[in-house]
Amino acid sequence: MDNDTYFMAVAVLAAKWSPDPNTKVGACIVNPDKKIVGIGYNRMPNGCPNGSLPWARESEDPLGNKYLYVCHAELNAIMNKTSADVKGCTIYVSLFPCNECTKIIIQSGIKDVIYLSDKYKGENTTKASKKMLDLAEIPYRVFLPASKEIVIDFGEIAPGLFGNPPADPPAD
Ligand SMILES: O=c1[nH]c(=O)n([C@H]2C[C@H](O)[C@@H](COP(=O)(O)O)O2)cc1CO
Ligand SMILES: [Zn+2]
Repeated sequence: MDNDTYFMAVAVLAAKWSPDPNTKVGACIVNPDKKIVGIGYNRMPNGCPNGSLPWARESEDPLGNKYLYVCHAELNAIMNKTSADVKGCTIYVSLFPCNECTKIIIQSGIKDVIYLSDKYKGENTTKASKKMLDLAEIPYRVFLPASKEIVIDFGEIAPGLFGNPPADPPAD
């Protein structure tokens, strides 16, 4: 597996933990030594219990929309960093960063962005992101997977857990 596939797969796996019922986003920050220094996914702020804030996208209640509260995957990945800073790092994101995340990415010193989906490319938030990244000379490129899916096969590591006894060692 090549580096991009591995790190994007980590971002996509992180996204699976998101409680957002509509769009689950994951981010994985990698330093120049190819070590992961931050992972994040979109979720409500720490300390806000599940269910205490809304996941609605369009509510008549002005305080009833998730957008006021949700912490984006990129913000969480940067805040969760295990290194002193993320200068010179690459961020792998499952969705093109919004303008607010882009500001944080730029200010944090991240040097490039690799994304999977650009489903909001028509939105002004995404256009503003690209404008800022272009001005700041931070390259962004799409990750084109070699296959639609990769499989994590627990049974390959521990076949005995799934009713398949490990193969006999070869006879002498
Ligand atoms: O850069 C991003 N990072 C990120 O975590 N998100 C999150 C915020 C929301 O929880 C969700 C988008 O929700 P929706 O597709 O329903 O509008 O994705 C959204 C973006 C860009 O839109
Ligand atoms: Zn964002």
